[in-house]
Amino acid sequence: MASVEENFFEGTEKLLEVWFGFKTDATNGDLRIIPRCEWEELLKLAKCEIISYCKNEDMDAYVLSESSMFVTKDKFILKTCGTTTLLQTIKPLIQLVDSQCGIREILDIFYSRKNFSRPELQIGVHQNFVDEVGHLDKQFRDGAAYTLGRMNKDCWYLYTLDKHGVTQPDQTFELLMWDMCDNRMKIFTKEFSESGADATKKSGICNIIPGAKIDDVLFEPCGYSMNGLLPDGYYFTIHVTPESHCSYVSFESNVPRESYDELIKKVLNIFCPRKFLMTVFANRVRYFNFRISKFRVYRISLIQDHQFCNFKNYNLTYTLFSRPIL
Ligand SMILES: C[S@+](CC[C@H](N)C(=O)[O-])C[C@H]1O[C@@H](n2cnc3c(N)ncnc32)[C@H](O)[C@@H]1O
Repeated sequence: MASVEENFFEGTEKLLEVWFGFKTDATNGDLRIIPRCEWEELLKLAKCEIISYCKNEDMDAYVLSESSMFVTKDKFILKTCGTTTLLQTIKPLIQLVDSQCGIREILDIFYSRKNFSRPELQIGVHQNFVDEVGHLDKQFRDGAAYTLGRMNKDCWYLYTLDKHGVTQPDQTFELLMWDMCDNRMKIFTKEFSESGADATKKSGICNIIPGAKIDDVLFEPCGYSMNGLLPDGYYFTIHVTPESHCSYVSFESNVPRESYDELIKKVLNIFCPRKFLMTVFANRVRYFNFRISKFRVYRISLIQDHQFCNFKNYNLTYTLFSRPIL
C-alpha cells in the first residue's frame, strides 16, 4: 500500500493575475490572438498542460492538468497547484505578449498564495515566499510584498505593484478551504461520479452561479477542476483535492456582489470545510466594504484572524475561519 507521503498532493495554488495596458489603435492588441501552441510552450515552463478549453465572447478559459488559465483582451490569469513552477512563466509571458500583441505596458500584477502544507516539496523559489519575492523583484521595479494572517500558522502571501494601474472596476473573491468533510469529497472521485459533469451536478456546483458555461473535469482516480464563464468577462473556478489526508478546495470568482453572503453560504454548504480562508480584493471603482458583523451565515464559525488593507488602488479583506466539528 502506498504511504501517505507518496500520495500527498499540494492542492494549494499559486495564483498570478497580470493586467496589460491595452492599445485601442492596434489590430493585434488582444491577448486572445496568441495561438494555443504558444500557451502550451509557456505552460511547459510551469510544468503543467492544457486538458480542456472553452470560451465565450469575453474570455478564453483553460482547465489545466494542475488548475486553470484565463485569457481576456488585456488580462491573464494563471492558477496552478501541486509542485508547478508558475513563476518561471512570468518573464516569458511578458515577452510573449510583447512579441505577439505589441503590448509592453503592465498595469498591475497580483501574485498570491496560501502557505503550503509541504513547502519542502516545492521546486526552486516556490519553497518560500521570500525567494518568490526576490524572483518577482528582478522583473518589477515597484513590487510590494505582504503576508496576511499568522506567519507561523495559516497565512496568505501577496505580491502586487505599488501603483494606480487598473482603472476599470475589478474585484476578486476567493475562498480557500481545507480539512474537508470526507462525505462531500467522495463526490469528486471516479468511484462515485462518472464524469466532471456528473460531479458538478451531484455536488450542487451547478447551482452556485446559475447560467454559467461550465467546463469540468474529473481526474482518475480522484480530483476535480472546473471553469465557469459568465457574460462580460466574469468567471468562477473551483478545484478539489479530495484525498482525506490532504483535502483542499478553492473557489475563486470576479463576479461583483454587494454582499458575498449568499455565495459563501452556497459554497460552504457544498464543501463543509473545517477551516477556510476568505480574501476579497476590490479596487476603488468597485469599493467593497466588508463588515464582519453582517456575517450571519457563519454563526457556527470562529473568526481566527481578520485584517483589512488599504492599498493605493485596491482594498483587501483577509479572514480566516475555523468551524467546530459538529
Ligand atoms: C488538479 S486537481 C485540483 C487541484 C486544486 N488546486 C485544488 O484545489 O485542490 C488535483 C487533484 O486531482 C488529482 N489528480 C489526479 N490526476 C492528476 C493529474 N494528472 N494531475 C494533477 N492532479 C491530478 C490530485 O490527486 C488531486 O486530488
